[in-house]
Amino acid sequence: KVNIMVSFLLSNTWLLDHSRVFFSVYCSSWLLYLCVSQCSAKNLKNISELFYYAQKAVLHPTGPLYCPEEKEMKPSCIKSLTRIFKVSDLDNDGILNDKELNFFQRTCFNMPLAPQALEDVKNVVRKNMTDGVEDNGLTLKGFLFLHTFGCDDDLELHQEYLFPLLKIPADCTTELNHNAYLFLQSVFDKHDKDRDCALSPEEVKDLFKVFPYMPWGPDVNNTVCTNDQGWITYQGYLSQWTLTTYLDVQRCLEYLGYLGYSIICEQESQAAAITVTRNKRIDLQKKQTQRSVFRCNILGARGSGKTSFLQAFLGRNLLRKIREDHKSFYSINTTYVYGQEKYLLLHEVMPDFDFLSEEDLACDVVCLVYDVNNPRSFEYCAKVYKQYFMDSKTPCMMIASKSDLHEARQHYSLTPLDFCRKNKLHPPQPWTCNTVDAPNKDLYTKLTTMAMYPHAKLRCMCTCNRCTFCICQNILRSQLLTNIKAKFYSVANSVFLYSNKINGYPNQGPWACARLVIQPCLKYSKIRSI
Ligand SMILES: Nc1ncnc2c1ncn2[C@@H]1O[C@H](COP(=O)(O)OP(=O)(O)OP(=O)(O)O)[C@@H](O)[C@H]1O
Repeated sequence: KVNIMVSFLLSNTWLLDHSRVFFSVYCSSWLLYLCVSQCSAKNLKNISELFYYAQKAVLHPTGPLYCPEEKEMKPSCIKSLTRIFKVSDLDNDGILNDKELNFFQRTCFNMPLAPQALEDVKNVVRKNMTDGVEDNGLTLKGFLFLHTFGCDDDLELHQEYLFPLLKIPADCTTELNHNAYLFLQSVFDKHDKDRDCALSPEEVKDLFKVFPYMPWGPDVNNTVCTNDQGWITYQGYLSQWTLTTYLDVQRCLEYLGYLGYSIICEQESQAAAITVTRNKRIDLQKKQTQRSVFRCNILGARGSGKTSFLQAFLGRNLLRKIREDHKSFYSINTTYVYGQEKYLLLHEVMPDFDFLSEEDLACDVVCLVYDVNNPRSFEYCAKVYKQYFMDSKTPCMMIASKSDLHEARQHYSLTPLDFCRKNKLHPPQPWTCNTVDAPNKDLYTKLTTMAMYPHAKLRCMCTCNRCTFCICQNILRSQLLTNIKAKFYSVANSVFLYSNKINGYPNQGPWACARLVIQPCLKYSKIRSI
């Protein structure tokens, strides 16, 4: 834009010699002119000045920043500089200390300031205003006095910066990588001023001050974990970022852009924060996955308990009511599968049977929820299963919700248990959130395990009490066996201690000692092997 203006100025400077009228009309229609200077190529009048101003117009355009008539910075410039100040203020104390000033300097000009130069800058501010320097650092006022970051001529962050190119092939998902979580952790620490591991409404507001709009609505508090006061916890905060990255990666890139991710982490763009996972079909072929976020869609008839199931994942029981306009159709939290931390994202699907979209059906595991107390609710699950999931590879789990209430006979040709047996599904899992404490989370771990290993038959979930597996499990869990195990341990332990004490079994561990104890027992009981 400025380049064009300069070329016009050059040509019109020539015109000036010939037509003053034309130039004055031209200039009055151009609001951002820098200077008007008479010059002549013929007489070499003011030629160096002309090039000086032309260069200045291109390199340091002041038009979008400063209003010469009012002699003050424009509001958009102040807003933009305030954002830069907040991004650079790494400890969020409202003052740019020497380290933060140098971070800013390095980001803008690729080199830090010498200690003396830093002092000179502060002295300039001190001389011009009283509250520009505090605790030997620059306040926002002082910074505004000095002034400029990734902005275009309109002082808006440009689209290429906010939305760097990121290719996501079909059947792949998007997750935040380790460095991105570290960055977000530092942003959280910066704004959790009272160090209570949760963000109060004021702290959330402060965190998003560098955004042009508030990205989180009240529904976020019903999507992720909160503390007793209803404030988003550290875990909840990371979960919300994980959710945004999974559902809308472009938005995540934009948000990271506002927070200055690429500048602070010295990355080419926010795209460096994202891991695009391997195609799901390859995961299925290889029977293993590197993914950390799994999606579970919850389907069920109206009133069957879907929302309660989502909320229970955040540790909330039936007592916690939510406002209809604050309701969220998602909830996300962490679970542990074989010692690995994974995110499980639950999505409540609207029960309108005829409008199930591809998105409603695409997930890693499906939950079909029916209300044990409502004789009409199982029919919906059976219908959905038969129409959409019977022939798909997506694992399904039947949830018998409100299991604390009386179990009504379902108006369907098969009982839920027989239906599951016939379709080789796990038996319906009884579940309720009508509890005194936080509802049980085992079911969510099972769902994550099914999502991670869709091909594996999770026999441990079988509760039929009839198959060999259930009988073995019952024996293993029986009180008698538990007592024998405990006795065995205490004997082994005391022998070990005793051997150490009298040095009777030199260099022998507790297991070796235990063998010495158990062998005679086995002989006597005629059991040859364990
Ligand atoms: N164990 C329970 N005992 C009694 N009432 C329950 C129990 N669990 C949930 N409810 C109640 O059942 C009602 C329906 O539950 P919920 O809103 O979770 O179902 P939903 O499937 O999400 O409904 P909708 O399809 O209308 O969104 C709620 O009023 C809830 O408080």
